[in-house]
Amino acid sequence: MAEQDESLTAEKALERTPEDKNRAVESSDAEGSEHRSDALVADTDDAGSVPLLADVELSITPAVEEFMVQAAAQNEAAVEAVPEDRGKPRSYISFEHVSKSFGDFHVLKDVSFCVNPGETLCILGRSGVGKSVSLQMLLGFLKVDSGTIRVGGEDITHFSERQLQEVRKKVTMVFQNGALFDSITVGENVAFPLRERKDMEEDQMFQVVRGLLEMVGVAGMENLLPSDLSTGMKRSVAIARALAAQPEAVLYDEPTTMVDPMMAHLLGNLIQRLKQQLHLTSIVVTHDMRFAKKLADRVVFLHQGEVRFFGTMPEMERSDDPILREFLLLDELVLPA
Ligand SMILES: Nc1ncnc2c1ncn2[C@@H]1O[C@H](COP(=O)(O)OP(=O)(O)OP(=O)(O)O)[C@@H](O)[C@H]1O
Repeated sequence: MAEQDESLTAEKALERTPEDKNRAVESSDAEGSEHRSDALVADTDDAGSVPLLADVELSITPAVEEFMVQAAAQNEAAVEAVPEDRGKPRSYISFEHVSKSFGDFHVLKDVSFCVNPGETLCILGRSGVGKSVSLQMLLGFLKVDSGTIRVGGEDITHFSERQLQEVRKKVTMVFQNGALFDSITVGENVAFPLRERKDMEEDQMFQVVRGLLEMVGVAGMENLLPSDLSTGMKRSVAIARALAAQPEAVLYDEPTTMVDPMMAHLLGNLIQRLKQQLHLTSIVVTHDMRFAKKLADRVVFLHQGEVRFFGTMPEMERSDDPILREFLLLDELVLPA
């Protein structure tokens, strides 16, 4: 893994410092179970290092910690299992010469990029360039016309629906609208992947659900229905549900759009914490350049169906490609610093 040397182990990352514990105690004394997520509104630069469990009530921390450490261990094992390619570790996800058309409209033309284990890739580009189509092909909801898509070293391009269902357990998507089940409570939505495992006691499941909701900043909402929540809260719950599935990779489709700036900031900080502390492999489709700068190890910029740029954000910012310069300039005009 590229970042392994400097990475914290999952256990270390999830550890609570004495200050965190005090804060949780003060918070729970003062506000009962509805403790405000001060960690999530921390200064942006520091937000990624605030321990993920800092907001989880002390009494349920062990259950959540055990669950997250188990998830991280499975993730590391899955990464180890990815076969090497000529002596080099293989990417966790790769698109190799992928093309896709709808009728005469060529959405993607010979597109190649990859995501290493534990890396966050941001897919950038103007509206309609095929960012969401790429995610849908990765999950097998759309078929490629030509080319190869690999997940965990396996060529999934021609997988059957049954095989794709297994891929979707490893790679989960956080949809813009959350894609929650409307008729069941928030808690049951998050419990859904836990029930499917069939190896958890009801009590343990309840604690993990509560802890995950506290972790993503929507504490105490387990008995509400999704329709009671704002768009941003639904997205937070969708992230909690994605984590409940103990995925190897998470795909985020426009996580900060259609929410107010404060919620976008909270979601951004949360995703940054997951990236830095759990080292989940992630792909983030976004228009939000500040968000991409904060999160991306590498970016792929799509333009007129082709990969115009694939590299790090600083490399993109240094590029003298006029198309990239125009995109960056427009972003500065739309989003003044
Ligand atoms: N199932 C489909 N059938 C026909 N055309 C489709 C289908 N899905 C997507 N498209 C078209 O493919 C193009 C790329 O769509 P996509 O949703 O990937 O864009 P995007 O880059 O994610 O844009 P945005 O940022 O606006 O969401 C669009 O022109 C869209 O209309």
